[in-house]
Amino acid sequence: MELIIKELSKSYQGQCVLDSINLAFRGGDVVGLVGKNGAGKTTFLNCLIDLVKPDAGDLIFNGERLTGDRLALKRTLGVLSDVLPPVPEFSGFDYLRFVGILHGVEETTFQKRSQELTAFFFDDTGALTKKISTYSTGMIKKIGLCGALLTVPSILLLDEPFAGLDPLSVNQLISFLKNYQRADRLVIIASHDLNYIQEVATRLVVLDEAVIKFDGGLSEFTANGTKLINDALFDILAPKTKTMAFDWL
Ligand SMILES: Nc1ncnc2c1ncn2[C@@H]1O[C@H](COP(=O)(O)OP(=O)(O)OP(=O)(O)O)[C@@H](O)[C@H]1O
Repeated sequence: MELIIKELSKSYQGQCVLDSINLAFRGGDVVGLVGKNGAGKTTFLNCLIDLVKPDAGDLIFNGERLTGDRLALKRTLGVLSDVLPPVPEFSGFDYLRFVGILHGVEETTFQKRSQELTAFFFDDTGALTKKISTYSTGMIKKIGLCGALLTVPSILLLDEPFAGLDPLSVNQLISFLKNYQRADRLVIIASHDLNYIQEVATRLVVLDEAVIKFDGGLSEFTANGTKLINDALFDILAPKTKTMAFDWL
């Protein structure tokens, strides 16, 4: 499985967010997509899932340039995104059923996967009969994750999956993701939680000022573990030193 992004560009009202991005993803990659607030990570993921229309660029999926509705790619996707939150009027279980029907998941398979996923991610599966509008932030994230995973997607795109999860739930998710990696599956995780990214990612992509500042293996990024992942990122992003001159503090 191969997904190639060629010369992808996107601007909003004259502000260039993605400037001729070139990336080649392959099955087996677990990619940590990192960068400052506003760097363009969500925009990049939304271009892949066809929620944002790029100004230029091509997606090439398994050797074929994608045009039109891009169904060949969409059928392989599992997505966790704040832009596509689980439908609040549905109960958790009905939301999973909705995802299952959309993707044509057969009933026995649906029952098995939905029960096992929810038992894994939720402490109290009784919540699944309640409306998502009554869920906490972490519960919404968990039902979104269950929905993204229900189809066992070949391409799993997770936008800030760890944000809002308690530490125990993060551990569950990390162990799940470690087990999810396969030679025919691609996982892309946009996140600010570098320590969690370090536990699951095999490859790191740093997006900054509309371009890719780093694309390589995690061990290369941390100089074979001799650098802390945070320090390695600071080196690349070269943060400006800001003085704390608040005379009212
Ligand atoms: N619909 C939009 N209209 C105008 N500008 C937008 C829109 N969506 C995103 N932007 C701008 O594009 C830039 C990149 O936003 P994006 O959400 O992709 O960043 P991000 O890296 O995901 O940020 P964060 O880490 O804060 O989630 C920001 O400057 C943002 O204001």
